[in-house]
Amino acid sequence: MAAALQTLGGGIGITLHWIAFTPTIEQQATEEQKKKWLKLAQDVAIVGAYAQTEMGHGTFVRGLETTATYDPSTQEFVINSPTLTSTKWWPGGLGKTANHATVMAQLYTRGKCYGPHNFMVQIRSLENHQPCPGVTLGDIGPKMESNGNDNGFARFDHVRIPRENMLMKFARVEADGTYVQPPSSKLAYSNMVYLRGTFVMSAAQALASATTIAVRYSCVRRQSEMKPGEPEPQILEYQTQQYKLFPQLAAAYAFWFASWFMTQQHGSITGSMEKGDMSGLAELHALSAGLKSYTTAVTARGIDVCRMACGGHGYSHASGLPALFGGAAALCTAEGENTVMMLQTARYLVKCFAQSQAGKRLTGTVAYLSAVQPSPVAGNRNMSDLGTLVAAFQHRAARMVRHAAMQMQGEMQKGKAREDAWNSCSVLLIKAAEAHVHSFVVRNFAETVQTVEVDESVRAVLTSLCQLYSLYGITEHAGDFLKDGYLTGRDIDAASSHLSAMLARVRPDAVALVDAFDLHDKILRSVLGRYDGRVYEHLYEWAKKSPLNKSEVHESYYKYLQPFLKSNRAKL
Ligand SMILES: CCCCCCCC/C=C\CCCCCCCCCCC/C=C/C(=O)SCCNC(=O)CCNC(=O)[C@H](O)C(C)(C)COP(=O)(O)OP(=O)(O)OC[C@H]1O[C@@H](n2cnc3c(N)ncnc32)[C@H](O)[C@@H]1OP(=O)(O)O
Ligand SMILES: Cc1cc2nc3c(=O)[nH]c(=O)nc-3n(C[C@H](O)[C@H](O)[C@H](O)COP(=O)(O)OP(=O)(O)OC[C@H]3O[C@@H](n4cnc5c(N)ncnc54)[C@H](O)[C@@H]3O)c2cc1C
Repeated sequence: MAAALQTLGGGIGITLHWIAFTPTIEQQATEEQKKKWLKLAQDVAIVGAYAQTEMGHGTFVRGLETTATYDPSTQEFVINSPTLTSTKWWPGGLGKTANHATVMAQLYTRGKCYGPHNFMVQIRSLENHQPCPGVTLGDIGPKMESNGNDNGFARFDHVRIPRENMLMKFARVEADGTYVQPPSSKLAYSNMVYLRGTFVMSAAQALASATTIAVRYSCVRRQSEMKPGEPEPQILEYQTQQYKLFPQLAAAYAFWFASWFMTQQHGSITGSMEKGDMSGLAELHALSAGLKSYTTAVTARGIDVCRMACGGHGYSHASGLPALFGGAAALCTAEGENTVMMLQTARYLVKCFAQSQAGKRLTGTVAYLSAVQPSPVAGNRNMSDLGTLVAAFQHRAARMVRHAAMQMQGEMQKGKAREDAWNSCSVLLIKAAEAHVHSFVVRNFAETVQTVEVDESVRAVLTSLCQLYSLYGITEHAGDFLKDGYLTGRDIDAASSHLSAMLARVRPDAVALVDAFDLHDKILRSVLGRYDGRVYEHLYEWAKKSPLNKSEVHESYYKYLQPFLKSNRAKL
């Protein structure tokens, strides 16, 4: 039942129950509270939404306006939407599906505000699904995609909930209204860190889906003449088609491996945090924010490249690519808008750079910032060697982080306030953070292909894919590598020719590489990407089912076209 609900379209959305509401209980509720709500959520005996974003605030969580005011006389919190812009807006499932929500609200007790905290609020009756007293609910209307999901709105008119409905694993309010501080104020944000981490796998899966569709279709589709008089070739024989698709295919594998690292990091750092060691939280936040931003942005662009590579049929919903693009586009905004997330990573990098300047040896994903020499030693580099490629990406990132941080220091030395200096360098900061994440993805890809337990013939294919991904990144951002002479023009030319060689080397394995994602036709939902390759027959069957084909002459003819034609003919 739960799985069926999860896939149902038609105005109900239970995705957020699984990926946000239930994990929030797991991560933010006490053991007592888990006994009360977790099993109900896991068994879908209640359906929940994660209600944080408001009409007026999504990014700036500290600016949320919904209030939760503690009343010690009744030991209750009063949940209220004081303004129109405080209306909860966007949460998946909030409009028509959910009967509970974790509501992020500014906590007030004894007249003082302690910032955003999560509260469990029942929003609909379990008997007749009507909104609870004081709760106004609705759907926010059609969106770019995912219109099967009821992203909704909610308003609270002094709704009273028991004190025990504040999720109190980290912070809590005692019966007399005393607020007890959490080990870190950012622990209230921990479920966002978790969800951003899962977006890396969503991006990988979305790009894997799109490249599966486009590569398979590019083997079915024959078009034009490569040589006069010869049969029309598969469009995947064109180097330009390979240049469009294979870097996206390589990125899908790169992001899939990055999501493995993200999952492992999240588990290990949250494990330490359970024992009171918060030292890894900053790195986890920076990594999840940067990877989410980078992988979803590359994925959205990559899906559109795949769509265009399929010509007209790519633009049809029969291909499945417009829906994938719409979903991936959502990932760029949801769970932390990409620019804002990349700026969070930049904030961490600037901090680490300053520590490195002060002599601290950096560790983890920023260790390379300490190791990389500022003065490059140019020379004929072996541009097909993975170690050389990884070092190039790390040098580029270190140079850009140093440049952005020094620019900011320079602005402050001219007398600018830190915040103004930050804002006037934020484009440089974003580019530096992107370079940092890019270097992490390349290094992780290289380390994974060298260590993953596979047959040596498979390792050889994965190594070619990693070289292709890295060489594509260098040629696409050549200026960054040339800027301080770390790479020379000859190196970039060598990278380009190696890239062409990699396109040809990956071609024979392209179909096997997408089949390896093992995405069933039912998941792909694409006529172009069918496993059996019978595209044209099924495209025709798909079109015949279009609602417009229910009648031979559509009613619009009689309503509009016929009178219009008649009146035009009468004027002749
Ligand atoms: C095999 C299967 C195949 C499947 C095939 C198909 C594949 C799939 C196909 C398609 C995929 C797509 C499908 C469609 C999906 C559509 C989307 C569905 C899901 C949508 C779910 C979305 C949910 C949401 O959006 S929930 C709401 C999310 N909202 C946010 O994320 C808000 C973002 N804002 C913030 O997090 C914060 O406001 C902030 C971080 C921007 C600023 O916070 P602030 O307190 O102001 O902090 P700041 O002053 O900047 O920094 C202070 C210090 O705090 C540190 N810090 C900040 N945040 C954190 C944190 N989370 N953890 C730790 N530390 C943090 C910060 O670093 C500073 O530290 P410093 O030491 O002082 O520097
Ligand atoms: C499909 C979908 C599903 C969603 N599901 C949920 C859900 O289930 N629960 C939930 O609570 N929310 C949900 N959201 C809301 C989502 O979390 C927010 O839309 C997201 O956090 C972005 O916030 P915003 O809309 O306020 O954008 P804004 O922050 O207003 O972004 C507008 C522009 O302002 C820029 N900007 C903002 N702050 C800064 C800054 N400090 N520096 C530089 N630029 C800045 C941004 O980069 C962006 O270009 C969903 C959204 C979508 C699209």
